[in-house]
Amino acid sequence: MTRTFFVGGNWKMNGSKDFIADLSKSFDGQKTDGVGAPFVYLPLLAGVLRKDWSLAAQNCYVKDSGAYTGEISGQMLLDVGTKWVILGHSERRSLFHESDEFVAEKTKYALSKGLKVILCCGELLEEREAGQTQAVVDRQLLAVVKSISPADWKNVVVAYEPVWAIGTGKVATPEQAQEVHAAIRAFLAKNISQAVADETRIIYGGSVTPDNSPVLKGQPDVDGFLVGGASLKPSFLDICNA
Ligand SMILES: O=C[C@H](O)COP(=O)(O)O
Repeated sequence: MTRTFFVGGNWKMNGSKDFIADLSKSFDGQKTDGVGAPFVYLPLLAGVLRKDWSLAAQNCYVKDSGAYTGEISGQMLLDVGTKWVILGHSERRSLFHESDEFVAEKTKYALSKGLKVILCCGELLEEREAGQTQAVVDRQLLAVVKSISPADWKNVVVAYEPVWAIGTGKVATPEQAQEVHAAIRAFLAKNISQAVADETRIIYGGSVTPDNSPVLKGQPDVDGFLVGGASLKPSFLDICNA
């Protein structure tokens, strides 16, 4: 069983046309896996990035079209050349009150359209301190397990992102990341199948940098990274190539 290492960038609500022009020059000819950009820049990026780069959106709604003011459908993402969507990011869960069930509904919808999903999960600092890390992650994942079929998991990458490590500079230790990733894999084996557990990539997100990525990458259950702030810098390529 081989899991191909996966490195995605999540720009969050950052970027501009000038930024994209500069970045595309520094990334020219280089290979990364994917970039998660704001909706409005996806068509522009589709035009300037290497064709073997995957574009990701950072959210989508659960309908193809209709009276849903302000929403973007999975169908629209496909229409502008986007193959991936990040769902369940902690910022969506906390700032926009997305429930586990809504994230699961979005995941089911996106997969049904043919999008691949980076499914985020992770605990708050107080949940970790209360010894609830695994219970929280299991609860977030269980909603999705109930909503999609075992076969769907081949198009899902699980991103474990401890909320206390996101944008804080306080990266999880390799041991902390490995412990949760191994537990997520055991959860997938128990609740879906050993094959899904073996084949699903579980990537880590939270203050990943070129400096800390090599040691995190050395953990057996860390199959890649979802990179926020550091994906906005040319040195993102150092993480991709680590
Ligand atoms: O999706 C990415 C994560 O939220 C990590 O963000 P960060 O690398 O800025 O901590």
